[in-house]
Amino acid sequence: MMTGKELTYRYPGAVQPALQQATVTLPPGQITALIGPNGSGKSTLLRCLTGTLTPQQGTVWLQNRPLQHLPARQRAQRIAVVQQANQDQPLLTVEEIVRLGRTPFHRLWSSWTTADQHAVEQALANTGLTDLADQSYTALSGGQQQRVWLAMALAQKPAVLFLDEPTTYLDIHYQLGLLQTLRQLSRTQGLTVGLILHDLNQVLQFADRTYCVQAGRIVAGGKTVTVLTPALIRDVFQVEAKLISGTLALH
Ligand SMILES: Nc1ncnc2c1ncn2[C@@H]1O[C@H](COP(=O)(O)OP(=O)(O)OP(=O)(O)O)[C@@H](O)[C@H]1O
Repeated sequence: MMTGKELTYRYPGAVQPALQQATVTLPPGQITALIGPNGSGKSTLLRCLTGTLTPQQGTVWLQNRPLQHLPARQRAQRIAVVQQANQDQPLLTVEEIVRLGRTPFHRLWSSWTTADQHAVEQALANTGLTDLADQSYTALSGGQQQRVWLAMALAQKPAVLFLDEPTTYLDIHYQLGLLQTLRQLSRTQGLTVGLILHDLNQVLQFADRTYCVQAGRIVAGGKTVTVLTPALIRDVFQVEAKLISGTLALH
């Protein structure tokens, strides 16, 4: 379980906070989506929850401990983050990158264990990358590269997994595959998943809980079906929405 209580963050030199008094709960075994217009503060909230940014006010709690009290190593073991693609282009194979997910569990010179290897193989299998394990990363398509970063995060076997717009570079097959994988992992392993998604129908289909951020504030939060109403979508996105057979028709 991860919670953020009344988080306020202002970037250095900015007049207004990018995030104001945001309170969120991410339960284990569930997918929690952050939605909101461009520039509303979703990534800032995500960075506060991962510990990349330290809010000027408020506290992030991970399993009943304030995040800032957790030693860096424990933080690195428990929280994994998948950023949008186009990261560095490492001259490594797929498996070599996925193995890096085990780094937080190793001290200098400590040896590679069968548990490490098992975690890597499971992560490759969960992301459909087993057959590409020996390929060079630079030879992969953008969508395949995106899956490598997810596999690296999964190899870490984190308690909490954050993803910033994970479906951006994926075709529709892999978008659904990734969201199904996340749902399965959250259900079967009790993984806490937090993600930023722009596709509201995917939010409706896959997110158990949703928080909507507008101008740095949480304007709605809770079970997705109760949050994602036509009225909210109109207010926040200025888009008309109708729910037809469980799908949002947007216009
Ligand atoms: N590093 C930064 N320094 C200063 N201001 C920033 C920085 N990053 C973001 N901001 C500002 O903070 C506000 C919130 O940005 P944030 O990236 O959290 O929004 P977002 O909802 O994730 O947007 P998007 O959907 O476009 O990715 C914006 O006004 C943005 O300009």
